[in-house]
Amino acid sequence: MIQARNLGAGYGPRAVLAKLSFDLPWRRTTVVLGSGGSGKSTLLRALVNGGLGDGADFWVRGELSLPVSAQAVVPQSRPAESRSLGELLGPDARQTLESVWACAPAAAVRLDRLRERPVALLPEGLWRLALLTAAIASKAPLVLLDEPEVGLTGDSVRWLARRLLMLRAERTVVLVTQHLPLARMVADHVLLIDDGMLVDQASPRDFFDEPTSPGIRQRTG
Ligand SMILES: Nc1ncnc2c1ncn2[C@@H]1O[C@H](COP(=O)(O)OP(=O)(O)OP(=O)(O)O)[C@@H](O)[C@H]1O
Repeated sequence: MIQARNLGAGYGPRAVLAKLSFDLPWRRTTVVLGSGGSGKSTLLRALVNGGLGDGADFWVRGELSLPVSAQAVVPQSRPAESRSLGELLGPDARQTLESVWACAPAAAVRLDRLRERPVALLPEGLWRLALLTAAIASKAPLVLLDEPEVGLTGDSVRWLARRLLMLRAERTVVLVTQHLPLARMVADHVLLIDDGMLVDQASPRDFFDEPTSPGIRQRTG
C-alpha cells in the first residue's frame, strides 16, 4: 500500500495540495478525480520518484511511504521523447506490442504502423498509448497516468479501459482522469480532490453508486 499523511505540495511560494492523507491499495487502480485545476496532476507529480523534497520550482512535504523500486509515467503533456516506440520496446517490439495489446489487437496494429516514428511526433492520443505500451512492457510495479484518454477516439478509450482492467492485480496504477465512464470502468479505489483538498476516498461502489454528499452526487451524475 502507498500511504500519504499530511502530504502537501506546491510550486515556489504557492501551496497547491493541502495536507492530504490517503492510502492507495497495492496492485489496484486508484482513480483521481476532480475539476480542472484542483491539483490532480500535482498529486501525481508528488508521487513521481517518491516525491518528498524541496526543488527549485516544486516541493513536496509530509509523509509518503511509496515502497516501489520502479515506476512508469504517462505525463499529461507531450514528452520530448526522441526515441520511437520500436526503440523503447527493443528488438522484439512487434511481439511485445502484440502481447501487450492481446486484449485489443486493433491497438497493436495501429501502433505497429507508427512504430518507427519518434514518440514525440506521434498524433495526439497515440503518443499516450505508445508510452502506456512502454510502461506495461517495462513491468514497472507502479504506473502513473495523467489523463491518458485525452485525444483518443471512443474506440481507443475502450482499448485503454480494457488494457487497464488487465493490469488489475498485477500493477499499482494511479490514473488521473476527467473521463467518468473510464473511471467507472477501471477504478478499484477513488480519490476526489477539490481545490487541493481531499474531498473523498472511497470504493467505486460507494463513490459512483451511493455517493454521500451533494457535491459528489453532482459530479457522478
Ligand atoms: N508548474 C507549475 N507552476 C505553478 N503553478 C502550477 C504549475 N502546475 C500547476 N500549477 C497550478 O497548480 C494548480 C493545480 O494544477 P494541476 O495541474 O495539479 O490541476 P489538475 O487538477 O491536474 O488540472 P487539470 O485537470 O486542468 O489538468 C493550478 O492552479 C495550476 O495553475
